[in-house]
Order: sequence, then structure tokens, then C-alpha cells
Amino acid sequence: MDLPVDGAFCHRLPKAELHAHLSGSVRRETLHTIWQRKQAKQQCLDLEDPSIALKPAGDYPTVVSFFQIFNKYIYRLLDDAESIIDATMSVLEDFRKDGVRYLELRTTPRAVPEQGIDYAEYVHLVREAIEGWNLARWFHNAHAYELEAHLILSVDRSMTLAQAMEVVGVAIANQEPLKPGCASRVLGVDLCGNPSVTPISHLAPAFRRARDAGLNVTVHFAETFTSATNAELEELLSWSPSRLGHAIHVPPHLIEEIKSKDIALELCLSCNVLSKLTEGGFADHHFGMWRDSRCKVALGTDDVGVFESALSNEYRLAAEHFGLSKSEVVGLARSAVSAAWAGKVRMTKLLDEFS
Ligand SMILES: CNc1ncnc2c1ncn2[C@@H]1O[C@H](COP(=O)(O)O)[C@@H](O)[C@H]1O
Repeated sequence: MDLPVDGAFCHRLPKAELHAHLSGSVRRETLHTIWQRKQAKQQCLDLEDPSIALKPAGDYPTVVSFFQIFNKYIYRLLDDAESIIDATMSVLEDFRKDGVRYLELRTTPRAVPEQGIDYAEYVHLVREAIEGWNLARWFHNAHAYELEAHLILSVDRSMTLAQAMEVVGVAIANQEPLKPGCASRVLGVDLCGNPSVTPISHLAPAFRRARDAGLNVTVHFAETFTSATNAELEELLSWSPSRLGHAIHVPPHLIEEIKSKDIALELCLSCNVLSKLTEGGFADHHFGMWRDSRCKVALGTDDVGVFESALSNEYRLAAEHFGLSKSEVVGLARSAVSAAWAGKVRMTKLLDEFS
């Protein structure tokens, strides 16, 4: 008989995380350490301690107030090479400790001209951090790719076409491993950002260029009513994404199209419930609908630094609110692997051993 699912089981489960934003995944404690270091150097003196500045998960009254924390706070703190590298390494370590064995980490290239950082340099720093962390784990554990981590580069909805083209250019230039022995690569591109910023149709040529260069495409889809007009959703589907993030307010005729095109869904329970993107509680989340639709579903954390729910907890929540058995939870983990853009063989082996 299948025993009930608990936190320990979800923690041990080898998990694939496909929807995590780097800057939103940095824990408050890590931000605090970076803040302290800056204060000691007389930098960012006008920034409050993150434990005061960042509200508890669920305390963001509107989705707009949630997006403001990046520009107003987190980006001001993560604005030099040392902070970007430290933040990236700490995020990888947190995912590893939670039993994530495959990670597609997404991030929006940022320029910090005062530090000589442009989009290409930002991505280089993040990649160096991933490889540095991998090497440290190798020496620590003699266990090379305990966590296989890749990157997705995000285009923000507020970008101009020229900026989006630059992001895609950097993604194309980073499709290969950094050096022999390294594993991580840029696997694809994403469209993210505040969903109240419309329109997005001017960005289509950038996504076409990404597809033509062999990059995978995922897009934040129907997150709010403003970003769920038929015009926007049809436009986004015309970019040939293989995955959709959130997919909350999807009209019935597009649900059919998504099913027929075998597009996978990246669903983030705590993010949606706590930021009030969905109505009701966990049991009302559209995870239930998509799961029943037999589409591939990958649970994701979105911004674990903000919502404070690790991926293992997202699996536990799904099991608790949708009555999943242990074998169904393993099936859900396999579903995420089937939607991943790399690492399928290794993850399938890990899940077979776990089962
Ligand atoms: C409700 N969930 C969400 N919906 C849409 N975009 C989101 C998001 N959560 C985060 N981001 C996007 O990711 C950026 C932070 O990470 P990076 O600087 O890219 O690493 C945010 O500025 C936002 O554009």
C-alpha cells in the first residue's frame, strides 16, 4: 500500500527545478550577509537591512508591489561581481540541499555600467559562479554533478527590441560549456517581468532569432488578466514555446491548443497563492486542472527567496492539497524531467533508483 507523503519523502525525492528566477531565489540571510559587507565598505548606506526591507512571504498586497522589490532593493544590492557570484553560489547550494538534482536557473541579463558590467559580463559572472561552485562540490564530495545546473536567459517585458536582441545574442554566444569539463550551458530564453507592462508583440523577432539559433523558448503566460488577452496569448503561442510559466487565466480554446501542441506547464503553487495571482487557496490552484489535462507539468518555486517555499515543499503541498500518493508524487517528478531541456537520462536513472 502507498504510504502518505511527508516532507522527508519530498526532500529525498530527486527533483528537477525548471522555473526559478536567480535574483528572486536568494535567501534573506544571504542578502543580509551581502548587505553587511557593503555597509562595512560604506556602500548602499541608504538601503535598509533585508530582514526589515523585505516583507514576509504573502505580505505583498499587489503583484506590482512584488515586482518593485527587484528594482528598488535586490538589484541595488546585487550590483557588483562579488555580490552576483556569492548570490549565485548560495542559490545553487540551497537548491542542492533541498534535493534538487537538475536546475534550469533563469536570469535577466543586467548592465551595471559603473562596475563595467554589461549583459555579456553579467552572464559570464553567473556562469563562472556555477562552474566555481561545481568545482568546490567536486573537491568536497568527489561527486561531480550532484546538481546539474543550466541557465535560461530572460527577456523582460519592459525591454526594447534592441535590448531583447542583445539578450538573445548573449544566449546564443553561451550555448556551449565554458571550457572542457564544464557542463552548464544556456539552454533557452524566457519572457518574464511585470505582467501589467504591455504590449509584448515588438519582442517577437528576438524570440524568432532565439528559435532559429536552436535555443528553447519558455514564456510567462496568462499570469494576470491584463496579460491574458487573446491577442497576447495567441502572439506568445506563435513564438513556439515548448513550455509556459504559470498559465493561470487561459481561455478554453487555448487550453486545447496547448494540449494539442504538447506544451509543458511550469506551475508555482506558493508563488501564485501568496502573491494572490490565483484566487482561493492551494486546493483551488490550477495545478489540478492542468494535471487532469495530462499535459506535462513541472512544479517550480519561482522566487524561493521571496516566497520561502522550497521545491520539496511545493511537492508536499501538491500531495497534501490534491491527495497525491507517493507513486503519484514520483510521477510528478518524472513529468518535470520530461519537460526539461537537458539531463533527462541522468534524472530518469536517479528517479528509477529512488523508486
Ligand atoms: C510572479 N512571478 C514572476 N512573474 C514574472 N516575472 C518574474 C516573476 N518573478 C520574478 N520575475 C522576474 O525575474 C526577475 C528577478 O530575477 P532575475 O533578475 O531575472 O534573476 C524580476 O525582475 C522579474 O522580471
